[in-house]
Amino acid sequence: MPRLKRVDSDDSIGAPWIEAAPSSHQECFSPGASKAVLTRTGKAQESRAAAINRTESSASSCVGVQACAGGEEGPASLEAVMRFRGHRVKVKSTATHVSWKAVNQAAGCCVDRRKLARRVPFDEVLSALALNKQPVCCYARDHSFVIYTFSRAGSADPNTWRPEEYVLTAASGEAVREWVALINGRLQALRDRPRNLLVYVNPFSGARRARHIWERVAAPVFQRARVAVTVVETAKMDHAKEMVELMKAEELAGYQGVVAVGGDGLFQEVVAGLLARRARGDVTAHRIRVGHIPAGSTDAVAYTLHGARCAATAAMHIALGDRLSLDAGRMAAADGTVRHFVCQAGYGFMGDVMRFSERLRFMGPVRYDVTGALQLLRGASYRVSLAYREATSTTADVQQLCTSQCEVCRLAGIRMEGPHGAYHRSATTSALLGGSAAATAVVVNSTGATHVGAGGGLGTPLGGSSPHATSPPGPLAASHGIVTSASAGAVLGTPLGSRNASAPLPVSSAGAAPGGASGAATADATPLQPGTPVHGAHGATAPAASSSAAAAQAWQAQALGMFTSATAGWFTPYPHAGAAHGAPGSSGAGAAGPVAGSGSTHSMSGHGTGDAAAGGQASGAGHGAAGGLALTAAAPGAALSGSLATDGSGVGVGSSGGGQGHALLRAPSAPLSWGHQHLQHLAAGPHSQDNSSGPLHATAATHAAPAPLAAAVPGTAGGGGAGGGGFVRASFPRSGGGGGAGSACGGSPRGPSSLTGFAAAAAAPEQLPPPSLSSNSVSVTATAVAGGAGGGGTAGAPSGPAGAVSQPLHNGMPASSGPAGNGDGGSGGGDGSGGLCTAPVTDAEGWTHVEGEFASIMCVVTPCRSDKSKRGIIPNGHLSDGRMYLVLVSKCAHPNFLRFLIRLSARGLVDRCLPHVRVVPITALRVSPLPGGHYLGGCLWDAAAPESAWNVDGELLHCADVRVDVLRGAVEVFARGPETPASARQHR
Ligand SMILES: Nc1ncnc2c1ncn2[C@@H]1O[C@H](COP(=O)(O)OP(=O)(O)OP(=O)(O)O)[C@@H](O)[C@H]1O
Repeated sequence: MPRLKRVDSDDSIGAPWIEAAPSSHQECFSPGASKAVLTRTGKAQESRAAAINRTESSASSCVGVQACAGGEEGPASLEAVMRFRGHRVKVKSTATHVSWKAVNQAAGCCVDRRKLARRVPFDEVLSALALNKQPVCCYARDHSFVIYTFSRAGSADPNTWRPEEYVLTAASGEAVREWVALINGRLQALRDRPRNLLVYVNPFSGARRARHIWERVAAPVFQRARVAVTVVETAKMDHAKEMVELMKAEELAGYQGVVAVGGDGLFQEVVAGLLARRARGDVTAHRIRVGHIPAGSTDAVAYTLHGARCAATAAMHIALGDRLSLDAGRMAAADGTVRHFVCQAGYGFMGDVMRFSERLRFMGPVRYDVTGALQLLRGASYRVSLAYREATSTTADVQQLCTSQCEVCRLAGIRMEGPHGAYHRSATTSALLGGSAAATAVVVNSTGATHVGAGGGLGTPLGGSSPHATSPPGPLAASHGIVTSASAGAVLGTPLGSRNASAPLPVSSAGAAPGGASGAATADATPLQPGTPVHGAHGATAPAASSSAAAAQAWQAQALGMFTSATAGWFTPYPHAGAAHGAPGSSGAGAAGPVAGSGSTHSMSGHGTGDAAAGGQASGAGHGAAGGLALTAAAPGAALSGSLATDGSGVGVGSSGGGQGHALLRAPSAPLSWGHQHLQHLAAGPHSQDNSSGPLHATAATHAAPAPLAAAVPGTAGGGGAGGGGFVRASFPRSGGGGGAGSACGGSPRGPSSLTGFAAAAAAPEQLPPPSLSSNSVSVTATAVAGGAGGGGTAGAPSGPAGAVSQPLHNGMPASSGPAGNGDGGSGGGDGSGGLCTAPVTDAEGWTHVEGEFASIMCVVTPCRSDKSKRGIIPNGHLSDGRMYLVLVSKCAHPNFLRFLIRLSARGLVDRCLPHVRVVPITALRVSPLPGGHYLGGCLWDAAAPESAWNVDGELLHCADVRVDVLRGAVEVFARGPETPASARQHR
């Protein structure tokens, strides 16, 4: 049976040392909570007071109290001289805060006056209380009162709050009463403060310390804030949900909020109960806020909401009445089960971890680590059919700031004009001032930067023109030559830009044939020098084939060291998709490679994506695909150049010998359906020749001697087999790409970064605009993917005559064309894992359909922070923007899945942060399991379950066939969002 304990506001604990202030607020604020805790505190304080008594003899000496005109709640401002920690301080109260600092003569030379100064906003005060004549703490004397508030742990961790008690000693009992009445009167005006809460405690959460945490940590906070609580211990699974759902409306209306003391599962139960009420039209449920006091195993909800996994902090957020809207995901399974989540739902790895860890509950929270390691070894992947609706690119909804001090919002130029300056505080502040609950939101960035969460859209804040945009060659003009490889899978690249003329040309090889075979080059080791005329070869027939192959191999060996194209084997291709890649545009294995030396360019495509984590870490990846590029016999000394315009278009210009070529990467003005495209990249073969116009094009025009994308040199004809192409990566500076930069780098995911030859202009840091906020915003690095020779016609069936070729972005880019550099060194070039899913198809209703084999599928509706991912799975995810993020991790080898986990844990995910990871903003998702899948050791933990299960915010859902929708602003929570050190400083 549940234990239900009602603690009403008149249930005074009668602590002997506390004398309730004889003010008009006495009854309303009479304390009611854990007597044991207070008693212990009192004893400690008494002993400390006794110690101080020995050293301090003088009592307070107060001078006059000055009051300014005020209304019913007492004077608007008060001033008085009191004693604080034994020193005389001047105390002032204004409409928004109370503050004090040492009076001049009070502090001696050895006293740090700064330590005596405090400024406490009323919306951070729990309460004020007159103290008994008997001192209860070291500084208490006659006529003392205490202000209960908190302090931040420090600028390094502003989100962890410590309870604070400031004891001030006034001149008289009258002055104490006046001050206590004034402070408590101000607090009463805060409309968002809860007065009555329903609390659920799950005694089985985490390490079974929920009851202890409630009694020792949380309850005292509510007692100090004078919040009445009704406590219920849950007795079974879904107990809290049922109670919330079935409670009488009048009873529920008596509460301002429901608090879950436990893990994410308990919080989710409360949310589910409220949403169930709302679904049947109960309006009471709309105004009930939900709080989470972390006492579970993961506590991602509390971590996400407050930026700290700290019960005292969470309790104070609740007691202070913080308010925030939160999106929720709704997962409806085919078997009729419905679950809600506010962090993430995961299938595959996450589901397997949860499924098995449930059997290890006795281990406590460490069970997740153990199970995670086992599942990593198991390396399972599952075949599924996916359909999702991409989130449209919307502009920021400034009414929907996701958090109070969201760094992303701040960078996007969205801020709140509040009484404490131009930043958003909790709604309580404005309520305090008598205004509406929401402060005024303003967009201060005239560049039109969008709110990240709502923005989406490729190329979001492209910003203004870069100096490089219109300076075509500039420092990039001198580029060098090109090369080719005749070996299957080998691709050569020439860096654009400022590479040293004698620098070796990096070569990459990432060709991977279906089934995992890589088109590895096998040549000798003579580095190819810039300008060396090399002909693209076509199978083994081209005259230059062998030499170019040798050269290619040499470069490959040099550039990639041990990571030959076999590295691509890390990324196990998925056969059925691999086949799909090679097909379009291929003209038969080995038969239709680009005509060696003909200079024809078959296709090029590219697009830019970029990402930057909040906080200014810019990263991004741009991609250009050159499918089946013809290799040109670049004349010695051929010059190539490239640039990428900042208006969203990029232009690569190359010239070689007497001819010239250029490639245009053009970003659309309209928002891109980028997630779709990414999947198309994932799926499309490197040489698919679908020339349908897409939102993003790359055009390559060549004359005489083409130099597509200024540096891209394709692989050439190879033997049979489709699959990954090689990669030539051209790097562009972000910001919509100032000067084009050229680089050619290895396709190995672990290709040394030094292989990337950035143009000097591209690297100029001062040219970089503010960091992008979106995970899909701006080009940072462009990758030219040469449709590799890797066989299977990928060597580029000539798709047209030499000359201009226009092709949608997604074509010609192998699925494996991986995210080249992402600005943070996140990944290398292609991974050869192409073909892990089918080509996405979008139906008339806007659903995009994909089939594939994935190691992990996640739906992340908020950033989802936790101990395991402190920045959040999706650091830029917002709390209430009506979208969630679909994270797809393709089937991959163990080391690459480990890389994914490390990335997730260390920095969070952005699209293409790793070659096998896609992040797509969506609003709805359907997942159906398909037969197939791979894992070691059979289905290790549940032989009867060939499919994975869903881990829905820490709760298992065994039916894999689900539909997920986002419920925008589904719940109101007691939170203000994590603070940044900067915003925390503004509080002080
Ligand atoms: N008295 C109870 N006995 C057994 N199970 C309970 C009881 N009360 C709640 N539960 C269930 O326990 C499950 C786990 O609870 P909770 O989420 O609070 O802890 P956790 O799983 O350890 O933490 P986390 O979800 O953060 O990993 C929930 O599904 C909840 O419904």
